[in-house]
Amino acid sequence: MRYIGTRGGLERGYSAAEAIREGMVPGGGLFVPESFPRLSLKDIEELKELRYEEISLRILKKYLSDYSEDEIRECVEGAYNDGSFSHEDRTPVVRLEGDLYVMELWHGPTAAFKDMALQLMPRLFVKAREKTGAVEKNLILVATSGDTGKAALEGFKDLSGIEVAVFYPEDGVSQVQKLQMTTTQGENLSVAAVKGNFDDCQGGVKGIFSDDEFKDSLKGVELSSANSINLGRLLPQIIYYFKAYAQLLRDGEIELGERVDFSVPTGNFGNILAGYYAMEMGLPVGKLICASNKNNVLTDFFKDGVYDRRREFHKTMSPSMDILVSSNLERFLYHILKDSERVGQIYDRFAREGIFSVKEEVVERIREVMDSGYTGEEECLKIIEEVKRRYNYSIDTHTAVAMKVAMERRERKVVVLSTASIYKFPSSVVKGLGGEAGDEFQEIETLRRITGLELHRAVEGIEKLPVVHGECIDREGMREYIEKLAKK
Ligand SMILES: N[C@@H](CCOP(=O)(O)O)C(=O)O
Repeated sequence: MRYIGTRGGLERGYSAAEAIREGMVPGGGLFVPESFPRLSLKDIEELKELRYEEISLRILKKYLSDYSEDEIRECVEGAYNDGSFSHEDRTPVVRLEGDLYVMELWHGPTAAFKDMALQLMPRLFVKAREKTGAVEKNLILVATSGDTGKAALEGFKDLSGIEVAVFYPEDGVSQVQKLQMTTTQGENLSVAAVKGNFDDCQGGVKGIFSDDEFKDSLKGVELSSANSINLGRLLPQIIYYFKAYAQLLRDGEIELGERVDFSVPTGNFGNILAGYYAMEMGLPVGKLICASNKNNVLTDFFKDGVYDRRREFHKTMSPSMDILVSSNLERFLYHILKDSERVGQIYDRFAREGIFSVKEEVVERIREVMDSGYTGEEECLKIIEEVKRRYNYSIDTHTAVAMKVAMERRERKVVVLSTASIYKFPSSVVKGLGGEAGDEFQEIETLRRITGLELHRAVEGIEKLPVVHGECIDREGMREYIEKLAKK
């Protein structure tokens, strides 16, 4: 399997290890597989008997053709079978009623779905360094709206030859998310708040990636990314779509070949794109439902084909989705258009004007695989209450966004992706459940009392940990910050 660029210019193709190590295509664009590997229905049926790690191996070996089977096995067993996931199914699917299911993706060490990729990707990255000839130091840049940051810190902690720098929006994450990051100890870890929003953090990182002069100045230090722009983040996320389907088969909830929808809380578009990859690989998916919060730039795009980021940026109670520049949409457009030149033109215009559009026929093609909708703030709270009242089940604010859209659009069996534990957003969830939103850390206790849900170990005692990363910088200060780390 070779990887090419969404904006062209990579005719020779890269191996998976090269693409994972680079993070982004040099010169601009994202790595995409040159074709999609396929699983037959018989292959899919076999998955129902397998452990998560074995399913991972079957999927990943189709993409990581430059990794041996033993290497992939070692990586997936280390990632998912070393005791850091608290559920034996890793990503269990729970039935709420009739056709409505939830896939819990937060049983990993940091209580968010990002663990599903970021427990594995660092292992793939270390092997990529070995395969491609390691430089003295790799500096992994991470822009986060709350979840990726902590998951990356945990995944890359103490790996030799690798340094991590996480940038989060100063006032754009929950208090728990912030403490999760700023209290993480590790010789190779740095975290800085940025005065701005997530798009400023991500824009800053992308700007640095496309600045060859700056990169050359970091002698002996090579930059990469742990965001979903990196292929190594995206591929592991395909696995849990197959796992969900396999579990539904195993539990007799569906017939082999029956189509299932997935409703995905969406920000940077990586999670739902992984679902699209699963679909292209032969997983019987009806529709992927792209659920946005009040920052509904994607929902608007799917309606009329105009992507316009020149709008107010809202801070919401689902902060991980507070994003107006959804990076992985570029990959999706590439797969739909099959035209790297056109993708290049689209993103040139987007960089200049903050807007682009596609023709109605393209929107129609997109609608064949994707549905969309958004959930406002009040509705988000109402859904948290409704789901608790009707099913005695507690969901966080991001899951609530996808739940509401799924309930509205239900056509067939639908699996809502639950991307974070309620304990990451205690005040908002307590508010949804009818309480007074107060001090975030007191609300953790309230939440435990009213939901009866075991406290996630990721947040246990977090308020007592010392803050070890207190720096706050301007977006313009990101380069200087990176230069200092490169010299460390
Ligand atoms: N929602 C993310 C934002 C970054 O997305 P990623 O999937 O590209 O890492 C977060 O919580 O940080």
